[in-house]
This record gives sequence, structure tokens and C-alpha cells, in this order.
Amino acid sequence: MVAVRLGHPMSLVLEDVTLGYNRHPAVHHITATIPDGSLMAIVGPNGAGKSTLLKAIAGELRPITGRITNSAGRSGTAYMPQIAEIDRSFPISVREVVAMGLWRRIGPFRRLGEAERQAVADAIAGVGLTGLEARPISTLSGGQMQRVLFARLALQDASLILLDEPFTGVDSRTVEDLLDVIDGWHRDGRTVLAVLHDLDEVRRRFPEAMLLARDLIAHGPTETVLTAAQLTKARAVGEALDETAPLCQRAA
Ligand SMILES: Nc1ncnc2c1ncn2[C@@H]1O[C@H](COP(=O)(O)OP(=O)(O)OP(=O)(O)O)[C@@H](O)[C@H]1O
Repeated sequence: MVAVRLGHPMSLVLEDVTLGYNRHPAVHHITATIPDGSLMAIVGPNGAGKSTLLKAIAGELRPITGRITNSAGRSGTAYMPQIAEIDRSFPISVREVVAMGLWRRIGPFRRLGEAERQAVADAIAGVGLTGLEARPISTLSGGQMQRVLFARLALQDASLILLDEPFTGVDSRTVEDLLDVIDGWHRDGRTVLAVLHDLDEVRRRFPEAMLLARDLIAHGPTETVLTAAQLTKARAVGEALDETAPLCQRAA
């Protein structure tokens, strides 16, 4: 395949993407191009398909129809699922969880060299957790755990970063700190897509947005997406969602 490298290289292209589970619909016919370096929030009502779309972009769910082209590839993509999906009972320390961010580069069994130990320490410092390196993750607060996950993600050095509700159960001070970490990734030129519910936060900190309600309602600059009319439309679709509908009610 020939890579298209115009003035504005495209890192992520969704072409008529339909996603679902067990033949039930979750996301319908999404077509969108997300340019390299975007800082985009994905918003929409409960059950709109936001997590499903992120999973598919991460390569964890195959589209039923359509195509996702992610030029970062699996190795250049970092995906943070919702915190509820993470097992925190495992007896492992903050330092060990953060160091997992290096696995793709060095493998899980190699001992860390000096430079790698420093990179882990820097990542932990970058999220304000210096001093807690040896703590088992089962003893952390929700906000501290979220910081650990951000530090691990920072070490993955991915060009596409996917965050599913990264601020659930996190106090406002930590949210602002983690938003600053995200800003740093954006300044580095990485592409960041984050599923979020707080529209004020999105308006303040995310230049682009995607509004989803099974269908794509709108995407582009945040102020053009989060209009009263489009939010009303998304809410109406959300209220009418039929969990048992057949695969696709619209002619493909
Ligand atoms: N593993 C699964 N198996 C079957 N159906 C699923 C699965 N995960 C999600 N769904 C269904 O897919 C639809 C979209 O769910 P999804 O979690 O993507 O929505 P969401 O927009 O992220 O919602 P929320 O804001 O509530 O997290 C819902 O109808 C949900 O019940």
C-alpha cells in the first residue's frame, strides 16, 4: 500500500465502519479522518458506542463492515481501557506496573538497565508519584492508580494514544494534572483520542471533538461539534437506543 504523504499526513482513517457484538449493533457506518497530532475528545450518551469505537481503533475488535487504517500500527498505539477493566488485586508495585510500558521495546523478562530505570523514575515523577514507587497497586487510591496508568502509557512512546474515560473517580486536582500530561503528549506531536463525559472539560482542553450516538453526529473543531442542536440530537438518539435491534437498521 502506498502511504499518502501530503502536507497533512493522515494517521487514522475510518471508512464506513460498523461495529457490534454478537450481531447486535453498537456503532454504525462511521466515516472520519483524524489527522496526525489531533487532540480529540469522543463524547456521546451512555451506550453510544464510544468504548466500542476505541477498542476497534486499538485493534481489539474487528469491524463487521468497513475499514480502519491506523498508520501508527499496533506497536505505535497505546490503549488505556476503563479502569474497571483493570485487575488491581495482582501483587505488583507501582514501579513494576509503570515499567511494563517498556515491554514492547525490551520484552517482559530483561532486567532494566540504568537508562531504563531512569526513564521509569522520570515517568513516575511526571505524574507526581515520586515516593510511591514500591507501593503495591492494591493500596493506591483511584486517582493514584490513574496516574500510574498514565506513567505506563507515557513510557510506551506511542504515536496514537487512546484513553477510555481516564478521569473516572479522579479528583479535580488530579484531572488537571493529567490533562497537563495529555497536553504534553499533544505538544510532542502525538495523536490523542479520549472518551470523556465532562463537556466543560472538553470545551476547555480539547480543540477537536467527535460526537457519537451509534451514528457519527459530528466531528471537527470542538465549538462546531458541541452545539446545542447537535447535543440535543445525540441525546434524543441516546434515549431511543434499542439494545435488541438487528445488526443494522439502515440499508448498507
Ligand atoms: N462486550 C460486549 N458484549 C456485548 N455488547 C456489548 C459489549 N460491550 C458493549 N456492548 C454494547 O455495545 C453498545 C455500546 O457500548 P459502549 O460501551 O461502546 O458505549 P459507550 O458509549 O462507551 O457507553 P458509556 O458511556 O456508558 O461507557 C451498548 O449497547 C453495549 O451494551
